Amino acid sequence: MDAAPAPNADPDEPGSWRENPIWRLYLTYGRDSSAYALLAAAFTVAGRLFGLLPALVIGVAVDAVFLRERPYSLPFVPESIVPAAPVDQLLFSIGVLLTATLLGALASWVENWGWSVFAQRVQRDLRVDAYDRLQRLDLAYFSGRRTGDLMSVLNNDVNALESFLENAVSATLWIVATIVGIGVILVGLNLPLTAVTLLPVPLLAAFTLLFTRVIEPRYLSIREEIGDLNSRLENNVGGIEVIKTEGAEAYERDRVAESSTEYLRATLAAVRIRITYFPGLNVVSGVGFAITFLVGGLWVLGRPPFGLSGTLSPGEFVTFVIYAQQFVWPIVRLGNIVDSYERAKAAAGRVRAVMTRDPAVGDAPGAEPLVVTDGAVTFDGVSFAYGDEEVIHDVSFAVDGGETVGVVGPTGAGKSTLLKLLPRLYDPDEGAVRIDGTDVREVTLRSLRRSVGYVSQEPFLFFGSVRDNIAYGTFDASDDAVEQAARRAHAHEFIERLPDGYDTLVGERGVKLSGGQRQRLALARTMLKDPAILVLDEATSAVDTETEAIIRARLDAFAAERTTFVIAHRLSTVREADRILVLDDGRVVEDGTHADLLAADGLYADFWRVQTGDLASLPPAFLERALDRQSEVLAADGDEGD
Ligand SMILES: Nc1ncnc2c1ncn2[C@@H]1O[C@H](COP(=O)(O)OP(=O)(O)OP(=O)(O)O)[C@@H](O)[C@H]1O
Repeated sequence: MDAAPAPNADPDEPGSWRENPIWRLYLTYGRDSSAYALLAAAFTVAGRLFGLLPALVIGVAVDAVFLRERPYSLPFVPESIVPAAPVDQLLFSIGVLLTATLLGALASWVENWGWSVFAQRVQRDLRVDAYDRLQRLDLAYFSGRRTGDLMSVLNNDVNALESFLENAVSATLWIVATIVGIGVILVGLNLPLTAVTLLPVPLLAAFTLLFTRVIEPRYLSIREEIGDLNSRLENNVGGIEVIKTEGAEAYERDRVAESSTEYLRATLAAVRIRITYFPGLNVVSGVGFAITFLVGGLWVLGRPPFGLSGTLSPGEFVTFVIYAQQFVWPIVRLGNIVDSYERAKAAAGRVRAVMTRDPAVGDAPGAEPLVVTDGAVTFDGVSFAYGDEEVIHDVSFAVDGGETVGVVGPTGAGKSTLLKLLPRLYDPDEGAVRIDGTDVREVTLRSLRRSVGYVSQEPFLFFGSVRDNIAYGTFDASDDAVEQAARRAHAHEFIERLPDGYDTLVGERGVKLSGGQRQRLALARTMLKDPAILVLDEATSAVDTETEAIIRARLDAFAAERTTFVIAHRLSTVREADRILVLDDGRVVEDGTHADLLAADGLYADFWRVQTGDLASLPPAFLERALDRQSEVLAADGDEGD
């Protein structure tokens, strides 16, 4: 099936009914599956009409067969096929009843099948589209949210729509067919008594409206609590190692209990209202039924109340009583629909909130693919803040194509953040990042990210084979190319020793790899991609110095062919770089070769002393500043925690 159209393809005026998340759902995702819905709708109405037939047939049979008060006549049934003898008429009635039952069962099968297929298809399309939109949102969106909460939107909220999609339209049609069908028959039989039967309807409608108002916020908070609970569970399963090493089981049990209790509270608050509503409906409609029974009964006995006149036969009365009772069901079902509508609206609203969010980082209108000619990189007056916290302040530098640039500085100085601006993982708030003179915001994201390889310190491996992980992003790579990339990243050697070589499963539930092995796979992945510009963000920090030396030797050849940025804490990693940028507190404070920077005797030279063990000659101010910085980082970490 084709991908569903974008949900906000047509701009709607806010606040209109089209903005309602449930309508949007039908308009956007229902379209592709509308054939199933139409078929199901036709059979819903047909099934209901078959279901209404028995009460009418029984009423006619009472009057014509048993009391012999009226001729045997049924709508749409030609009189010529109705037998004359009472016993034959009884058998005929039974034949009609059985036929109606069989056809009703058949219609119900088609109805349920059609609605189920419709609901499942809409859910699938919505989930895929919601996921696709979610993955295109900017990183800032993800870092501000908990994974469990997002999973809850894609799973629980989408699933919560299932019963609504399966039942809502079908139940509405069922109600309309019941009310219209019964209404037409009853009005045909006796108009005043029909009015009596309909007396409680306005009251029920008002009651239902009140219910809607009260329950809506409750359902919304249930959905939020599920999100919270999921986040907690997901976080704990992910952090199980820390929970164990810290002996925090009891603490976590209490936190899970707390989230579960909040969920329980939110659910019970809604349950209290729901379980009051349904019996309330039954009472009102039960009283209505009793009034119909009283008025009709007196009428059959020849004493119609309220100045009513005319006759009401016992058969008509039987039909009335049966229908009056059946009238309760549409109203109860209406309550059910309203209830499930409110629940679905809360869920659809959360899904829609994700889907209508503007990705802060996206393609500019008319963006062209990036063509890297030289690989020159310029940062021009760049400032960037995470929220309100500016971490890069007015940074400018220019790097020639093919240069290898080391980026060093104390922890939290902004090294990673600075270079994440290059593949547009974030966009600067001020200034511009340019490749060969073109602002990276003016080219397509796809081409930019193909041209910039970014290897992070903690690479993520997907569940799959080693080969799949290396070829991730270069999905059409040949086995030879994968192996060659692995050799260049000094990964081939350890991959060969894995139980199934390149076919060994890694990632979640796969063979566990060490941090250094994971880093080498990530390097191989980027080498296979062969980007014009390379960013290595502490990419070899987890391997031992000996292995790093081997990787470096191979990397040097690779780096020589492209512009390369190497972020490193170990200064030996960047010592040979063409140039080294020293970052401190979001600013470039030194810039030069290793020899230049040692001669300048600034921050870099101090770092060098630390790493060569020459602590005695460190200026006392260095340690004081280092301590200050550490406490700032600790304070920032503390703010981020729960
Ligand atoms: N996703 C984020 N949201 C908010 N603040 C962040 C985020 N990532 C980093 N920061 C903050 O931005 C500042 C710079 O962080 P960054 O990771 O760029 O520094 P770094 O120099 O690469 O540090 P390290 O050497 O420890 O990796 C730090 O104060 C950090 O707390």
